[in-house]
Amino acid sequence: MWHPSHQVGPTCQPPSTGAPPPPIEIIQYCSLTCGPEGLWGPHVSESAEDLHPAAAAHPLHTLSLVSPPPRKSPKKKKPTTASSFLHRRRAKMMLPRLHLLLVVVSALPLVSVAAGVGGEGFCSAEPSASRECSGARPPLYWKVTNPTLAPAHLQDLPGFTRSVYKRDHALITPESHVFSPLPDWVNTLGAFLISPAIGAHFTMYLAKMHDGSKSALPPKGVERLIFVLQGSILLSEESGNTHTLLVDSYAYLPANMKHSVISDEVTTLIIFERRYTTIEDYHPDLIVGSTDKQPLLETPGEVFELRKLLPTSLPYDFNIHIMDFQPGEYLSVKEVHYNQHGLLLLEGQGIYRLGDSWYPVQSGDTIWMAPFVPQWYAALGKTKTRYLLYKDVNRDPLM
Ligand SMILES: NC(=O)N[C@H](N)C(=O)O
Repeated sequence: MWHPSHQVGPTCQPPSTGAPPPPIEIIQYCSLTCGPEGLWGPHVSESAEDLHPAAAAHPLHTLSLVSPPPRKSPKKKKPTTASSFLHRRRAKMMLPRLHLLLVVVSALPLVSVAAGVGGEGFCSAEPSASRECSGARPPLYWKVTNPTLAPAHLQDLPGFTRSVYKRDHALITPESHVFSPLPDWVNTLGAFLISPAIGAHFTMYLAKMHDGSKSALPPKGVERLIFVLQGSILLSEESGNTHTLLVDSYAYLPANMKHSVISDEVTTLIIFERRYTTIEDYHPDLIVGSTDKQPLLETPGEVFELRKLLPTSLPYDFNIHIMDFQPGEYLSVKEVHYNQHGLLLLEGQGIYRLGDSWYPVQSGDTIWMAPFVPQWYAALGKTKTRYLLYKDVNRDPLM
């Protein structure tokens, strides 16, 4: 692949022509190194028809064709004829175009790498191979004028994270996850993404299980909801009843209900727990279900699709909403409410507004929203957004 570094460096020179060539010829020599056939022609080509078929098929590489052929012995000056005058004039007019082309080729090498245009044997090597061509490093400060902006690269930037922690909200992105053994669980690693330490009244954590992993019970008086993100689990009740839960299925365990979860494959769970707020005479039941079995609910004034994983009745003091947005859809209400949220983006990309901040978000991201934080979402990816949302419900805020 042609590389800007080809334009510099003393070793990017023709082996036998003696005097250093002008820059335009340096590119030609580099092209020679990169291409098996010396694709340039002996003259400037204005149309693809004049070119070697392989070059015509790869317009970027035809740029190397603009160089003149290797110099032979100095030519005698021919007397000016009408046609030679026109020819030279045409050549002069070409020069600015050549410069323009060179600027373009300087700006596009990485694009052409990404597009794979050089995949047929010439100029298709990685930049490291280009050193063979130039034997030189990129020009000093090259990164300043060619900064790395691709999101994939930003993740590798030392110290870079999209995670944010503020008084009334937090964005926790996957590169920030820290796993450690979950207390009393067997062979299970957990990453607490939200906990009372942040200001929430619930916990939200990832649990990674594998062959031989086993759960522990939550503290006394604490209810639990388990949602399977990857793999599968076997849930056993005290009575001996068992339930196999696959991806997209879930179980709600009322406080103090004895149970165990085991796994015999690589499994990731997202788990919500909170201290149950009792109301006299109401007792929640064990619930086992899957998202796709839950009916779509009315969302007056909104366009997103809504499912709820738990019954909306009084025994349940929280619910988990599954919200789907098609690309371009957004919340119509710029919400501010007393409820708190723990959100996991399951699919898609978009912009989440939290307070005065606007965050690009994508699947795998977790958001904590404190009560009353202004919140709004727009789905902007090419595919639908689905997120899972903890929301405390059915209790008077004075309780
Ligand atoms: N941020 C949200 O998506 N909020 C939900 N619409 C909700 O509070 O129900």
